[in-house]
Amino acid sequence: MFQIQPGLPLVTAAAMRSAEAAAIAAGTPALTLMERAAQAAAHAILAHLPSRRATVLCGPGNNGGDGYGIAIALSAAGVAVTVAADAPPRREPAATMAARWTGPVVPLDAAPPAPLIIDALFGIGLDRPLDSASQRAIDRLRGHGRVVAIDIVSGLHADRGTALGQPLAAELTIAFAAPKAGHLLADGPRHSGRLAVVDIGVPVETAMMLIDRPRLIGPAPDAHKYDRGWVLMVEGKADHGGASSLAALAALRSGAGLVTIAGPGTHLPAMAVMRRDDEEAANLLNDRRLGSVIIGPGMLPDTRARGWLKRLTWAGKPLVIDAGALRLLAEEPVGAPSVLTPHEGEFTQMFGPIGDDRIAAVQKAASITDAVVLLKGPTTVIAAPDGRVAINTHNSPWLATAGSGDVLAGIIAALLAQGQPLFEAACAASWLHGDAGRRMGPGRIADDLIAILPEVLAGL
Ligand SMILES: NC(=O)C1=CN([C@@H]2O[C@H](COP(=O)(O)OP(=O)(O)OC[C@H]3O[C@@H](n4cnc5c(N)ncnc54)[C@H](OP(=O)(O)O)[C@@H]3O)[C@@H](O)[C@H]2O)[C@@H](O)CC1
Ligand SMILES: [K+]
Repeated sequence: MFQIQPGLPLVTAAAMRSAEAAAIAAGTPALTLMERAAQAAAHAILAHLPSRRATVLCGPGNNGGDGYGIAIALSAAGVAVTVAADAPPRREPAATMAARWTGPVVPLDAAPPAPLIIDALFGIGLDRPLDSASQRAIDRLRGHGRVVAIDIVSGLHADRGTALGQPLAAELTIAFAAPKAGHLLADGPRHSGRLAVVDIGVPVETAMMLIDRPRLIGPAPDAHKYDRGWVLMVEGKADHGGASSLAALAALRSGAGLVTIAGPGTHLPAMAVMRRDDEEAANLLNDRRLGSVIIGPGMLPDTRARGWLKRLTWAGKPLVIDAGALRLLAEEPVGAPSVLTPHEGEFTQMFGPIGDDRIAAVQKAASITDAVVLLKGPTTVIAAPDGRVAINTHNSPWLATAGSGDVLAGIIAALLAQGQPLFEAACAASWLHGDAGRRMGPGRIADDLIAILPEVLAGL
């Protein structure tokens, strides 16, 4: 059995702003928050990337204000700091912070290269492409110093992670209070470098999270195989049989006590797997010990698939709906609690283009289908109809291999069969799948992914 922790909180710019407003309303002045942010950032810089000389690029808003505060703290620690800015910030608290800086200031166009470049041009307030003066300074300094980004790389959209211009890739990003979704999505990961989150005394409340490692508790001493979860795999076409076998085997390897394949075929992926024909298997849906059902891997949208989807709606067991069965949902909506696991192509076919805002697209899909939707990709996004969203970055490009999605479906089904709620099961399965991927290497295939699962579980 697994214990699934809620993930680490992740914020959008709007969520961060309301957390900041709440902290200010509760009595902490905005300037105090900025002082804390600057102190904590300077501390992290001295710890991670110590340097004797630094250039701090300061923008017109509070991110720039942080920059001035960091310049003050670093120069107090003996670092030779030059601030590059075209004008001091006009709004508070950044204006007060900037007025405290008595060291050298040069225009952005004259920003000197230095072993350490601190990017405090724009934070979560960037709402349009980088202006030309900022872009020129960035282009001039690119490759001329190690870069630390304050809160978020200037030029990344805080919610979407898309680049608004050509930002300076950082070696370290120091994020205040919580990671922003933009660190993890789209262009975020390859620009942000290592992420250090520093506490500034602003508690965040959010329905968005970064998926964390689940804990494995192990079966109870008196556990029966049915307690460990019974999964039914509705088999696809015989010549796509590999997909169903991978999903069935992955369910077993990730802890299901029992897996039954439904369908007329003969192949069994392991001696531990049972087979029932469709009619017998349909009767199993009345068995209260049956925990979850997978439908879709290797499946074509035919009469049999339609029949099964109808049956599954009536049965009400938790479902994992993947591949071929996803294509049928438009004509055959399923009323049972479900996790849908589309890749980008399937998602686009079902819901239209994903666009720039991946999170919003998946949230909308979850709300339309009233199901948990897991959009596969380099950064997996999972949304529940109640508004919760999770991002999984514990992933690997080695997972881009035939059958990998079938394995994921099997892992989710195993967790559902053990009684985990839909959203939690999808989140934990995504992490476990990613962890297996990280243990893959050249020449490995989806079958190996399953063979690695016991190692993944043993490492929890
Ligand atoms: N949350 C917290 O608790 C704390 C947050 N803190 C810090 O505050 C940061 C957020 O600050 P912020 O809101 O002032 O926004 P920021 O990112 O500095 O940019 C806004 C400015 O840039 C301008 N502007 C925008 N786009 C532009 C463009 N393309 N080209 C040119 N200009 C552009 C925009 O101008 P306007 O749109 O008004 O013309 C405005 O002047 C946050 O990331 C963190 O670092 C900490 O101090 C401590 C506590
Ligand atoms: K920044």
